Amino acid sequence: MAEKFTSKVTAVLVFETGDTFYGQGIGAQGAAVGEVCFNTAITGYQEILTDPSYASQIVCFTFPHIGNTGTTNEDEEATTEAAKVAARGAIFKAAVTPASNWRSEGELGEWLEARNIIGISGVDTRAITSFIRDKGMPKGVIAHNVDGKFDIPALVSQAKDWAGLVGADLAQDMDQDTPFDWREARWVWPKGHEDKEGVKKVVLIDYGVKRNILRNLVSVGLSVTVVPGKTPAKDILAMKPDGVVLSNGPGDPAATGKYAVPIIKALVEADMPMLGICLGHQMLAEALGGKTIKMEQGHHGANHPVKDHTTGKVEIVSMNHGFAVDSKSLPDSLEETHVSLFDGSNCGIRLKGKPVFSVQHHPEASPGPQDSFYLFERFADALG
Ligand SMILES: NC(=O)CC[C@H](N)C(=O)O
Repeated sequence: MAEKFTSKVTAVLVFETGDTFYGQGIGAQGAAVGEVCFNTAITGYQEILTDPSYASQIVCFTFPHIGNTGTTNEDEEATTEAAKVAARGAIFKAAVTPASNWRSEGELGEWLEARNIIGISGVDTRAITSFIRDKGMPKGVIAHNVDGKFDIPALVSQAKDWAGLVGADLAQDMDQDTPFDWREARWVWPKGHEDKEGVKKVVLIDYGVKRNILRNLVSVGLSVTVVPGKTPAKDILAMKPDGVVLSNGPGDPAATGKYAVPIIKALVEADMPMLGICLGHQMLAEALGGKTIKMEQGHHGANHPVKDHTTGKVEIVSMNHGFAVDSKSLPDSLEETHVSLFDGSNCGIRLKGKPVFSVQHHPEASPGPQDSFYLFERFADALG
């Protein structure tokens, strides 16, 4: 046990700029390269680290105490957002203390190790967050070695040489390879939707979907079939769905959009009602004539205020994105429905006169507040 609290250096975080942070390793050993971002959520570390949208990213938790309530396996399905592991690394301020919670079934360190995620603790996460705020999200390498020996110049080169997220189509590695049906609802049924039967049928195009999106769709009475990201539009239309959902996912929307946008365009032209979430939102915007841009700091957290212009209401939402739709690029056929009250960036669009809309944030939360659940209801209602 004493080993856990030793201050011996067993891990490093190295930025492409050469900035180096020494700390104590936790989880898997080895070295992983990725884009370093910060997340301000104070709970939900299992959901965050398994969110496929974090592929090729290293998550710095701004909340200082992470992992102290351990991990749950009993509801692994509920706390794991996808079958494939997403984040490459995790950065913590305080050392992860032994798990203490009545629901805990394991230590975070073991959980990280089982998923091949490298962790570091004992680093100044405020300094890392300030760095990202001032200079943008850097490419970095996180390395963990119990012998404590690191070749820093080699790690800096590894960070510099990595191509980065711009231009990266990561969705093709994170979607499921074959279609499947999803019938599981949320564990606690949302009010007014208790035990709804799946009457309307939707097809979800998978770019690395979070399971809680599927559960929420089922919870508003939809039966869901998930298809791989490259499924041709004619195959989707042949399934005769009542609507199509475009999932979240990792990487650059412009890169994945090369094959996804023509499919989305064909579905819009076929008058399919559509809901896009995060990467799905970004690519719907591209399909309808908008453009996406890389953000400096990105939005990653569970406390972001967003205004829905269609109702005038403000919702507190879960966010995880490093790219955004450029509101200036939106053609007249689109209405900007949602904006971030942090920086005014675009958070939602609607195709005028059609049941086709999307949001940048995460109405499924997981983790985060459930203010935006109404978007699933809005979509179900739009299907008639
Ligand atoms: N959560 C998501 O779908 C993220 C979308 C995209 N990869 C981004 O970072 O902006």
